Amino acid sequence: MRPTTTTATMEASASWMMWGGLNSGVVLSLIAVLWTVAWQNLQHLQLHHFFKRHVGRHARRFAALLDPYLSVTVAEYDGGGRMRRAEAYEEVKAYLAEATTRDARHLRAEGAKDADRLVLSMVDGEEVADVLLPEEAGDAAGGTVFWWAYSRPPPGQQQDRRWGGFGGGGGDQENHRFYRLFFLDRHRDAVLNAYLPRVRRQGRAVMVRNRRRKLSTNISTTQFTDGGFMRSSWTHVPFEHPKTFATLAMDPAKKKEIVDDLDTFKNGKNYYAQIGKAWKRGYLLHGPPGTGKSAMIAAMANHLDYDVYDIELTSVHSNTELRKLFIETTSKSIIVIEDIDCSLDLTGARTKKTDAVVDDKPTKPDGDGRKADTSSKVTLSGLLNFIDGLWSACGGERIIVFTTNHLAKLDPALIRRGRMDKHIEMSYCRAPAFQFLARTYLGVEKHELFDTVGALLQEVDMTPADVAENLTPKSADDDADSCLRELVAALQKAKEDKANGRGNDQQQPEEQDGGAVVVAQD
Ligand SMILES: Nc1ncnc2c1ncn2[C@@H]1O[C@H](COP(=O)(O)OP(=O)(O)OP(=O)(O)O)[C@@H](O)[C@H]1O
Ligand SMILES: [Mg+2]
Repeated sequence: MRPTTTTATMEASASWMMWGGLNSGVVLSLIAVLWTVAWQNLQHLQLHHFFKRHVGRHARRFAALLDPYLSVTVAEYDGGGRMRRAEAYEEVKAYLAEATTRDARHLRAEGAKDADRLVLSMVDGEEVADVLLPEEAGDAAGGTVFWWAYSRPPPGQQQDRRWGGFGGGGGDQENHRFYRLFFLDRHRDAVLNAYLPRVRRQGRAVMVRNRRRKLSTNISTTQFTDGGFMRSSWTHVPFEHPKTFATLAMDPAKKKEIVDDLDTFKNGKNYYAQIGKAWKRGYLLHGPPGTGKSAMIAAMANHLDYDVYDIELTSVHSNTELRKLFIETTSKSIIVIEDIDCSLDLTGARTKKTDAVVDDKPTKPDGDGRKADTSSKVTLSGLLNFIDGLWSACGGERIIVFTTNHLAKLDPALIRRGRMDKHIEMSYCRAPAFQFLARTYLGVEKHELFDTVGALLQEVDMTPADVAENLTPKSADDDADSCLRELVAALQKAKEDKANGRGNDQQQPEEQDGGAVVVAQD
């Protein structure tokens, strides 16, 4: 076993390995303990500055004799920010979970992507060994054993750099953990150039494999993680929506265009870096209710294998809170704001007013003392900053999707290209989309009623949601024939209602080419 994390025992064990004799081991253990005590007292008396200057070199040599191990600490939160776990920490955790849990004696378990599996990780105080093979190191350091320890700083020393602290303030610091790698000085290069990069690389691969996709919404919670209790702005559940592009009714050419656009984005890391643009893309889905906007978002998330963050804007109280929410999102995610026109006072008619309000002040009560605006204090400028300000560059690989039933009501500043790069109109069901739904819902490619339905759908605006509902069998006796007849009856009724002036009052779609979706080019 590698020496334990307490200095004295570690030094004693190291000496044992070096001199190999029981007596010398005991003597050196004693020296180590005395040295530690003396050093701590010197520190207390502030005399260590004197020692550092005058005998520091000799002291370091002596210490190296007693403790030949160097260490690298991977802290849960790095100096870059306290709001998000350090990536390196997550990667080391994932790597160790897979590479070394065979050796660990005490483990903790979390649910994995596959419902029957568990992802294991080390518990506090546990240590494991790992090996760098000769071919990986490319030199004599190969085959070397390294030691990993998982722990947390002793109480009161969370800010100490020895424990991976960064000296600043921070409320939740008590619970921050760290992984620490121990190795010998002669393996320094192998550790830094071969071993640690390999750990991070493999850790990332394990994270992708074990990743359970999440659907998060902005309800703040206190969660228990292996780092203790954490306050998060998001609450999440596993994302298990079955909608895919294969079951989304739309014109095949348009579908391909959207899928290609998503693929290009996903593989575009280098391209975005090359053109100096944050790696993000905005989609605006607009169209009447029931035309598949939410279904499209689920299909996008499933296609890209991304998490979904669904922001309920009316619960966001300020621009600052919106920014915080954004910072706490992870990469490979779709950030969704549904019904943007209903969530905020951002509509075209009030552009001037909203644009002028750029601070986070709460809305003043009106004459009766009631609040004039009880929704959100997020302003247009706050939202624009959220989409394309400096903050949007943090992390990368994010898609932002807005949906609306009323495109005309939106402020042009919000939906201009560059912010909302792709505008996709979702519209009423026409013949091609109907045939797709018939195939998906009833398994029929052809039917004598197809022409009748197709003709009626030219005259009547029916959403894919309504067509799909009519095509869904309601009892064991229902078959393709009865479902199609039911659809024809529903369409004929809608046609009569329209003729009698009782048509639906939904937004009329722009004339389009027979599919449920029209895509606007960049
Ligand atoms: N083009 C489509 N292809 C397949 N199913 C669809 C399509 N459009 C709608 N649906 C189905 O209809 C139902 C409602 O669709 P969805 O919730 O996506 O509509 P929406 O446009 O988001 O409506 P709203 O504006 O009210 O939010 C879903 O069950 C969805 O699967
Ligand atoms: Mg919807």
